Amino acid sequence: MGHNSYNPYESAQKQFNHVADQIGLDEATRELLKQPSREYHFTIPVKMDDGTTKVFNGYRIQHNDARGPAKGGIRFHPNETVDTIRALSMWMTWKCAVVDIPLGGGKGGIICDPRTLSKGEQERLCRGYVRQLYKNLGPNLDVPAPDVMSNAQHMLWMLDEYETLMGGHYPGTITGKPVGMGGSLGRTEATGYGVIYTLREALKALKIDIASTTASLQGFGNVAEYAAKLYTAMGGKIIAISCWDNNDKKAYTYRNPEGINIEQMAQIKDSFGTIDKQKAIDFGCELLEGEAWISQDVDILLPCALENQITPETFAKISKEVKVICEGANGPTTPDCDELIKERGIYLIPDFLCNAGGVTCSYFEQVQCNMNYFWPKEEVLDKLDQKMTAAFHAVHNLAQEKGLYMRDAAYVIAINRVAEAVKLRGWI
Ligand SMILES: NC(=O)C1=CN([C@@H]2O[C@H](COP(=O)(O)OP(=O)(O)OC[C@H]3O[C@@H](n4cnc5c(N)ncnc54)[C@H](OP(=O)(O)O)[C@@H]3O)[C@@H](O)[C@H]2O)C=CC1
Ligand SMILES: O=C(O)CCC(=O)C(=O)O
Repeated sequence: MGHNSYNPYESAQKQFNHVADQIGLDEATRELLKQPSREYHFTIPVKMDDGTTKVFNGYRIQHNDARGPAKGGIRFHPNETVDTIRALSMWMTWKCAVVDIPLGGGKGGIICDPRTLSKGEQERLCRGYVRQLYKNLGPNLDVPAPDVMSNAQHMLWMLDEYETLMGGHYPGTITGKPVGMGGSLGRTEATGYGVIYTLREALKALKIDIASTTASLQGFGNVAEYAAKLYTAMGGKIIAISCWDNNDKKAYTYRNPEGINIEQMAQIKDSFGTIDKQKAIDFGCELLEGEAWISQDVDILLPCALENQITPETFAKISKEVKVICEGANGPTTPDCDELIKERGIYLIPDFLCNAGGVTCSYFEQVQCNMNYFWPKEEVLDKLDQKMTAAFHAVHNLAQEKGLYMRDAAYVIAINRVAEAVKLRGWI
C-alpha cells in the first residue's frame, strides 16, 4: 500500500526510538514496547459460491495490553502486510494512551479484496477469522473494530460467530457494530469528526478562522467523508478530493475551486466507494491525476486514505500556502518528511492523536454495552469532543512548553503513560 519502499513497521519503530532517546527510556521498557507482545498468523479456508475453496491469510497482532485489553480495527485489503499490521498495532497503543482511555493496542487484517467477494463469501470469511482466533478475543482480552474496507455488518457476523462459539452474549468483544445491535450512535461519524475537532482547536491556537480556510483531501471513505462533512459545516471549503477508482484501478483527484458539495459527492459513491466520474463532472468538478490533491493551493491538507502518501518526493509538491497537515489516516507521512514539515513551519496534527475519535467512540460503545443502556447521539458526540479537545491541548501545550514537534509531543505523553503502566504492573 502507498509507496512500497517504506515499511510502516520500520517507520513506527523509528518514531518510537527517536522519542525513547529524547525521554531517556530505560532499555527493558524500550525492548518491550518496540515490538508487539503477541502475534497470531493463520489461514482461513472459505467455501466460495462456485463450490471451490479459497484460502485467505489472517492476522491479529497485540502490541501492548498494560493499560487495558488490546484494541484496534481489522483491515481487509489485498496489499495488507504483516509489517503494516505490526505498525498499526503499535500506533493503537499510543492512540489509546494519548486520549487516556483504558485500552491497549492491537490490529488485525485479512489479505483479501472484499470488492471481489459476494456477501455470502464475506460472511464466511468473517466467521472463519473468528473461528481461528476466538480464544484470544474477548471484552477483557482483545477487542476488534472496523478499519479499511471492513464495516458494521462484518463486525456483527464476527460477533455472532464469537457468541455462538462461547455460548452467551459478549457485546463488548467487538465495536463498530450496527446501531440497535450493540453499536453506538456516532461511531460512523466519530473518526472523521474527531479529526475536525482537533483541526478546529489547532486553527484556534494558530488564530485562523476556520470559515476562511480551504482544504484538500485524500480519500473519501469513512474517515474522509465525515471529516469533510463537519469541516464544511464549520464553514471550510474542500476544493479537492483524491479517491481510488475501482473500475480504472487508479486514483483520481476531483477539483472544484468554488468548493466541492460534499453531500452530493457522498451520494455518487458506489458500494465500493468509487465516485461516478461523469456525475462529479456534471456537478462542476474537474478530473485530475490521483496525486494532484497534494499540490493544491490550500491552507489544510487532510490525508485520510492510506499510509506512506506524504514522502519527500510528494512533499516537494506541497504548496507554500499549506499551514496545517491533519493526519486522518494512520501513518500517511514517512519519517523522513518530519524534518521537512518542521523546516517549513507547517503545523502537524499527528495521526494517532488526530484520528483517535474512532477508538474513543469504540470505548464509549463498550461502556454502553456494559451498562446495556445507550446514550443519545448528541451525548456521544459531546463526550467525544471533550476527550479529543482535552487530548489535543495536552499535546499542543507540551509542544509549546518544551519546543517539541507535535508528533514528538504526542509520543512523549503516550510512551510515558504506557511505560508507567508496565512499571506499575511490575513487568519491568
Ligand atoms: N475507520 C476508522 O474508525 C478509523 C480509520 N483510520 C484510518 O483512516 C484511514 C482510512 O480508513 P477508512 O476511512 O476507515 O477506510 P475506508 O475503507 O472507508 O476508506 C479508505 C479510503 O481510501 C481511499 N483510497 C485507497 N487507496 C487510495 C489511493 N491510492 N489514493 C486515494 N485514495 C485511496 C479509498 O478509496 P475507495 O473508497 O474509492 O476505495 C477510500 O476512500 C486508514 O489509514 C485507517 O486505518 C484511523 C482511525 C479509525
Ligand atoms: O475503534 C477501534 O477500535 C478501531 C480504531 C482503529 O483501528 C484505528 O484507530 O486505527
